[in-house]
Amino acid sequence: MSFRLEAAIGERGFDTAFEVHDGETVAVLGPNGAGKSTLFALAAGLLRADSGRAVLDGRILFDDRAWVPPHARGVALLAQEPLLFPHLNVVENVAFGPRAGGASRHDARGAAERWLGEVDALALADRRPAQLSGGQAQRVAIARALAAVPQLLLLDEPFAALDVAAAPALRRLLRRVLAKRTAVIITHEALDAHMLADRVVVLEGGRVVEEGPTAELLERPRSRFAAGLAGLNFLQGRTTAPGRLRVEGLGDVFGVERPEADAALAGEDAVAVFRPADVSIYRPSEVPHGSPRNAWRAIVEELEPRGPQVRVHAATPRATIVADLTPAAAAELDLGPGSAVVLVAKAAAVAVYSA
Ligand SMILES: Nc1ncnc2c1ncn2[C@@H]1O[C@H](COP(=O)(O)OP(=O)(O)OP(=O)(O)O)[C@@H](O)[C@H]1O
Repeated sequence: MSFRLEAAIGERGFDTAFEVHDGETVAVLGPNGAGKSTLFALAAGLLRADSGRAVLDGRILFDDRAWVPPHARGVALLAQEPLLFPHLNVVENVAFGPRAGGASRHDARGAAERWLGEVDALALADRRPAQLSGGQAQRVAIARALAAVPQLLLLDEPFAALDVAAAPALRRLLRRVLAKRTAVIITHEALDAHMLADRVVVLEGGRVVEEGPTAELLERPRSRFAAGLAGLNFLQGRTTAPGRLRVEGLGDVFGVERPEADAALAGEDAVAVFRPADVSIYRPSEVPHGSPRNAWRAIVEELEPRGPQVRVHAATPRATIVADLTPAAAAELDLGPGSAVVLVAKAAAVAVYSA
């Protein structure tokens, strides 16, 4: 069931071409207002585009002449909140789709029980939605979406409304359920993308700014947003030589061409990407001799405890750079907001590639 959508909405600055291949799960990432919900609303038939078309499994869902209404699209949308019918019990909620599709009461109930079994929620069949935990309700909502046998499944941040304890079990369930299904998931978590998606599409300002296989994209992000999600530092500039990047406000940044065989040409837009653990912090008077090539003056903005590490956010003239230190090292440096420091990143730990 491949899905393809190209659509523009002037009022929202939305102008996007988007595709999901048969059996593939795509994660849609992007900052607030990027157009993620707009993409879903267009696919589900809750919103009309100014121009464009969408095709699911060879059927036109909309174009400049045709318009298939939401219930006839074969598209199921799972919202952040489970949105179950409060007056129906669990099995009736799940049977609703098959009933609406013309199944007999008996067959619809059978289908509902099968799908509830699929999401390990059969034991909840007789409960009302008000008697379910957040995680249980989301399981039931997934069963209800699947019971409608959608050709395309859209999941809008399915873990957003859950407490952290309930998310891992549901994530594993979705991993099983989404395998071989054509699906799109909106998420703000790198873990979701890694666990659930074959491919990632990054939206910003209503446009696709980056897309690619999940592991590759999160390891070598080309957008600030994807780098942030992957927990990596990210600088943009222009190459001046192989492995060297001129970054406004920071001067030349030295790194290693990645991949080695594909050196960015001089003058090309490129990015330098490095891990917070590969950034060291010094007092300005104590920068080691032998002049490290990447040494940037910065002012500490914030210290953030992260398990056994302290994450230091430090502002350079160009961008905030984050460094992970041990609490002992942070204390030894007497760091606090406003401290003047020098950040050092070894060239060998900085990946440079074309943007
Ligand atoms: N009902 C609406 N009417 C007009 N403009 C809207 C409406 N909803 C959203 N927009 C605009 O459309 C653009 C895309 O918003 P959208 O809600 O699709 O982003 P999003 O990526 O889903 O954001 P978030 O992560 O905050 O949910 C934004 O500029 C937003 O202000």
